[in-house]
Amino acid sequence: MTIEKVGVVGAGQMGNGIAHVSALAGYTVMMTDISQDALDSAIALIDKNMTRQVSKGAISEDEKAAALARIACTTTLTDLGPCDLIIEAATERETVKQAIFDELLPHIHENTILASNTSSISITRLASRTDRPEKFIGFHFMNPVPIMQLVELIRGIATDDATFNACQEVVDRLGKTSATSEDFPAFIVNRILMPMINEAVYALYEGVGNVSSIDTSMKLGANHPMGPLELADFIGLDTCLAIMNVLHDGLADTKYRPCPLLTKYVEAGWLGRKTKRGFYDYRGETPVPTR
Ligand SMILES: CC(=O)CC(=O)SCCNC(=O)CCNC(=O)[C@H](O)C(C)(C)COP(=O)(O)OP(=O)(O)OC[C@H]1O[C@@H](n2cnc3c(N)ncnc32)[C@H](O)[C@@H]1OP(=O)(O)O
Ligand SMILES: NC(=O)C1=CN([C@@H]2O[C@H](COP(=O)(O)OP(=O)(O)OC[C@H]3O[C@@H](n4cnc5c(N)ncnc54)[C@H](OP(=O)(O)O)[C@@H]3O)[C@@H](O)[C@H]2O)C=CC1
Repeated sequence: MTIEKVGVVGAGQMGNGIAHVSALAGYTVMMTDISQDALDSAIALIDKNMTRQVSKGAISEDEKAAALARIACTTTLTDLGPCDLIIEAATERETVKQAIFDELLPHIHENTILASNTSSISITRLASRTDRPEKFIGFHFMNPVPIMQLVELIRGIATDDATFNACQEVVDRLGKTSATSEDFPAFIVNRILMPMINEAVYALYEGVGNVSSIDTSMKLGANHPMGPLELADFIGLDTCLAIMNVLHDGLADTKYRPCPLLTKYVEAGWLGRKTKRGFYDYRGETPVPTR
């Protein structure tokens, strides 16, 4: 099937990036969120990120203008009805995602492919609640979407070849590279990355190091572009905790126990960059460690 219209559900940090790269690749994009403010902020951020690409010569002014013109926004989920591929990128909570697919189903055409950008939740389980498990897939972008090369493609138990191949073509057209993961908790990237981040929080919790020493150690000692606590703030501590809970529940192994300090930050509403406070405080000119 040919994909021309892409729907994006959720206009947070991932949704805006998915809309950005899809529009630049020539797709018509309809982005939805429950919040008009989130949609307005997403469009402003896409504009800013594309302007940066223009200033670096990566795209032209005309390409930017054409891409922005291809993105429409709506707070009415069912406006995504005519889309060929719908990528859900809402909050990492299974009930939220299920409710979105439940509401969408009566309004989409029979060939529409449903995809979730979930970081960890079972694709097979999300798919099983829909009328089209064979046309359901995990389409997992990395953050920041315009920069990161990888998309993980996750087949649920019923995902058919036509769906997988159509999504592989989308990945190619976006100029990205796919890696295929089997459908097990948190797939490949987060199965490996998130326990490392959780361990960094344990190192902080147990006083092995403070925020600066832990991040400096991993940046300069392991050549990571960001320290694990800086990266956790960048991803969102709510998302990190949600992924650890999926690993812990799904694999029933205490090695995935979320660090109580991570839980405490989330309970405080200190979710990282998006709330301006996490392991660093972002309210001033430069980030200041909170421990
Ligand atoms: C949780 C999940 O489910 C899965 C995940 O996504 S896990 C997270 C995966 N992501 C990572 O691990 C990111 C690790 N960090 C990095 O790679 C780098 O720190 C970074 C690319 C984010 C920033 O790199 P940097 O060298 O520190 O900064 P900077 O030089 O300003 O930026 C590098 C490029 O990224 C762009 N960039 C930075 N932040 C950006 C953002 N939020 N959105 C879009 N573009 C961004 C910059 O414009 C710049 O572009 P060019 O290469 O075209 O010049
Ligand atoms: N952050 C990351 O690094 C990565 C995240 N992901 C995954 O992408 C998804 C989104 O994450 P991210 O962008 O970081 O999260 P954000 O919190 O930045 O954005 C989520 C957005 O979804 C909105 N939303 C919540 N419920 C609904 C709904 N019913 N309908 C439409 N929109 C809704 C939220 O609105 P409101 O704020 O009003 O609740 C918010 O604007 C998650 O599944 C996450 O696991 C995947 C790769 C990397």
